[in-house]
Amino acid sequence: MAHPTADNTEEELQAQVLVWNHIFQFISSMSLKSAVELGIPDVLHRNEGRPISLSRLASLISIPPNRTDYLRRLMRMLVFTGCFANVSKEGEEEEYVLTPVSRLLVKDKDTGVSPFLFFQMDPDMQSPWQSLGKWFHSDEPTPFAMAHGVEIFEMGRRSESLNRMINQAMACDSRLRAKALVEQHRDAFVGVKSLIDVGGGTGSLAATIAVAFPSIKCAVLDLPHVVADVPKSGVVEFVGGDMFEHVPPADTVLLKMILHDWSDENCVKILKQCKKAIPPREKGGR
Ligand SMILES: C[S@@+](CC[C@H](N)C(=O)[O-])C[C@H]1O[C@@H](n2cnc3c(N)ncnc32)[C@H](O)[C@@H]1O
Repeated sequence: MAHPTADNTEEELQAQVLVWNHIFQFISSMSLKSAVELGIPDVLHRNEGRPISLSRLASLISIPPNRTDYLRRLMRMLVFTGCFANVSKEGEEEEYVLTPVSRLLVKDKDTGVSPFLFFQMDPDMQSPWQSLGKWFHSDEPTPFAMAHGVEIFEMGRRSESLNRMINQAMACDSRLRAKALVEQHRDAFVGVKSLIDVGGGTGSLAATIAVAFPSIKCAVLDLPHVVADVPKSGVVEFVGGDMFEHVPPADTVLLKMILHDWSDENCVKILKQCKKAIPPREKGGR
């Protein structure tokens, strides 16, 4: 057997570093989840941009003194990954401020994305990843179905808490994007008279469009259990139904974060229904 040369020993050591990076990547997302659970972005936000020292932070989030050093380690990890900034001078106690990343995780902000983080990090969402390898040899349609016995939207229908978690996660993602869409891409809506947001969840994207463009008649199609409890503001019409069976008529169909959930064959079926929803264009129309 050939002995490793100095060159390929170095290569193997570098490869081991990369393997470890892959193995421990979950620490980054789990640390972020812990920080949001502990309310760290909220506490820093309330200090209006002024830095907060480690010991003050520990007391504000009620961490006992014997855990303060672990909080320092958690924060060091999160500073390293860009979630917070340590603005202390060398040799002084750490002092933290928000960064653009953690600003998005302040809970009471309109554009906050913490519901999306809690949804993706929930054990029910994480467990399918544990069986990804086994799934390749199984007959199950998806790793989610393999882990839970049903697909995600059916599980949402059966579990009120999962349904709420999915809907809140989607709504917070849409709020942020909707704001950018109506502020920066107004031209996309020129000539639009009616719009149906297919799989539009609890309607935060459609509502933002309806408010920004009052002349557009906006509707949302989603599963009956999703639209059932949405408070009706009158700005958007909600239709409970199945996009594989029927999409209500509109001159514009919106599909945001829908097709990635389905196989190519199912995407073709959804798009067929969307096509049927759009009335034939008049001669000389757009
Ligand atoms: C990934 S979420 C996207 C939600 C929303 N479009 C957004 O971007 O925030 C997928 C949505 O499709 C809906 N959905 C799943 N199956 C559906 C079906 N057969 N008919 C209508 N909506 C469906 C889900 O309830 C969910 O609201």
